[in-house]
Amino acid sequence: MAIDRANVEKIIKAVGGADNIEAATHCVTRLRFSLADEKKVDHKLLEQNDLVKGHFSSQGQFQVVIGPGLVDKVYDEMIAITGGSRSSKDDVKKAAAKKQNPLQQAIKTLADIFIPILPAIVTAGLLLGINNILTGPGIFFEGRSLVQEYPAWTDFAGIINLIANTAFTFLPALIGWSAATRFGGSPLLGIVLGLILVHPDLLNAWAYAQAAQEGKIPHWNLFGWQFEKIGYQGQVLPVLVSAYLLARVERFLNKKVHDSIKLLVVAPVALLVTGFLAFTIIGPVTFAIGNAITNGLVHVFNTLPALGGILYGGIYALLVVTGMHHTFLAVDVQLIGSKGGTFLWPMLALSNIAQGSAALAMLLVFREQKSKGLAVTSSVSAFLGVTEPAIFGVNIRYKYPFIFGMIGSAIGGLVLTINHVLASSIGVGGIPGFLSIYPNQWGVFFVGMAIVLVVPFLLTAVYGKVASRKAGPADTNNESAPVQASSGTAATNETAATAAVSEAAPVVPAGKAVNVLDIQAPLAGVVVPLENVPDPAFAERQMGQGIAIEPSDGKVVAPFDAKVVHIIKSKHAIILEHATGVQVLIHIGINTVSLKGAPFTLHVGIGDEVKAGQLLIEFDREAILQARLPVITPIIIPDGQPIVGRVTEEPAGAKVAGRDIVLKIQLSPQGI
Ligand SMILES: OC[C@H]1O[C@H](O[C@H]2O[C@H](CO)[C@@H](O)[C@H](O)[C@H]2O)[C@H](O)[C@@H](O)[C@@H]1O
Repeated sequence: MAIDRANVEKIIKAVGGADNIEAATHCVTRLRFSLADEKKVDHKLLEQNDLVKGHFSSQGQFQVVIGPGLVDKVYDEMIAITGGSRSSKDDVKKAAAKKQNPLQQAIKTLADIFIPILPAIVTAGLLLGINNILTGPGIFFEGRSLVQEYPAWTDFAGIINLIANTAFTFLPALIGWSAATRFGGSPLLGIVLGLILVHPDLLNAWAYAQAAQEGKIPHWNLFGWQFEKIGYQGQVLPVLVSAYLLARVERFLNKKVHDSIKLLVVAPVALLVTGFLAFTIIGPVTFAIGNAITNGLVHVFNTLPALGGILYGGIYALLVVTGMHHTFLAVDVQLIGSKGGTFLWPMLALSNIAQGSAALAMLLVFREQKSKGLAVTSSVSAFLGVTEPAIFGVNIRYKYPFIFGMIGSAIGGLVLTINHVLASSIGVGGIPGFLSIYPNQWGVFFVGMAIVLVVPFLLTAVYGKVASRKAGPADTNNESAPVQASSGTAATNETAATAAVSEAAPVVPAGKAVNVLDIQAPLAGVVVPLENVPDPAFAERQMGQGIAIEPSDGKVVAPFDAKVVHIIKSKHAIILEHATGVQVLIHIGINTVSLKGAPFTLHVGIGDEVKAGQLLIEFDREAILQARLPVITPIIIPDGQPIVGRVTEEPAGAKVAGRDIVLKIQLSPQGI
């Protein structure tokens, strides 16, 4: 397809002109810019541009979604017009990172460190919730717990408790692993460092206050220099700072020490230097700073609980939008470790529900079945603690559900903070969140839950109904949502009477033959809706319809007989073309472009004719995960293909492999 030069010129104008472009590159689907000033972007001009499927800013990069097959042409044209030089993805990344101020960089670093350990602490939280149910007095019996009533269950609860609190007890080891990796050091040394800080020979940090009261704090004596011999259980800062130092020392030594003696020198010296500094200076100083910060926060929330609740409860969803929310994990963890509970996390759980309930209310506002489906699926996800599908898929697009979600959550937050509700751990957000709340506070928490279920729902439904009535029946609110449907057989003709289709599908007279292209599973794994892909270009369907697969192994095979029309240089994405002309993009993982092809092995080349089931690409799943990138693989039918009609998707959660059909494309009669 030829590119309209005028449209490319408009893109350049819309991003603030050639002078505003510091560096530009492209991946398989989008132009990635580092712009001198993002405020100069003319969003309207971009939205009016036929070439542009979407645009957003992420981590200092401004991304314009064009779509596979076109983006390279648009990029070439852009370079020709601006006379600019071609940049690599790394150039753009570096330029973008430089634009983040130190606070943004610190926030991003904290999130990068805490996100990988989230599954372990959420699991711990869930198990602690079960323990709470077994041991909390007054849940099933007046003033007594289940294990008190049935003592035979005591050790059962005890074992669950032990399994559950391991992640918290050895938290510095988890943080050490993640932080050392993030700072470019060895993950293994990071773990060892974390374990050193919670060694059983040290006074447990949880016993510190009492030991201090009794004057029984043990001390190290280093040639007359005395310092406290304490562990850092539940503390975040000591291990974070120490891991930073460890990584710096290790990297320095790796550069300076000869290969032949590296094994003998690097790790021992790095650990010794860091260990000594951790016990003598870093630990005591950061322990004091951490405690001062948490005491300050606790003081603010004790003095002005209502304000704290309204603010944190209200803005939490905004934090999720900016991605800053994970930073607060560090605060939660510190509060749990040093105060025995966090007052922030309960508000997170309510904020999740509030956004879910606002999205659910859109079910009553939407007229299209597809959008209704999105309202339901995204709200279920939010009720279970993951809000991005609801926030980005529904609420922010219509703004008012998002705002009503925030209002409901602010009220819920207020109710929690004035009643000093605490979570004993970080658990599964949303409705299961109650499990992590101290059972004696469940009553208030349930009141908060009722508020965040009812208030955003009612406000959104009423406002939405009134607004859409005013807008008249023609207004569809620009709804667009996925089609959920079922699977079928191989790529051939099929009658609409036998095809299982979604309610949203256009009605085709029974018995009339229609052409359908069946797309088999190119990977073995579990089907995930695009909305759950952690990349707005896919999640918001800016590039096209499709599904994603969470792969269970590392093989990509042809989903139909096809010609390979494009393979991205870094080998993580491939475009196949069916004889009918339908093109399908398979994009292995998210942001895997940054791996520069390392974990991918190509078995085909551009121009090859391949048979359904033929191996196309192998990838090292572990290597991608270790690089902290998602392996979830979107299978996209890029927009702008006139031949593509209705697309039906295999429902989320289905396990697929081999000949299982994951997508069905109704071919439009004009295109055949
Ligand atoms: O911070 C602990 C919580 O982390 C997850 O939820 C948060 O991150 C999600 C992904 O970005 C986001 O969708 C959600 O709104 C946030 O609260 C996790 O899903 C929770 O279970 C966990 O408590």
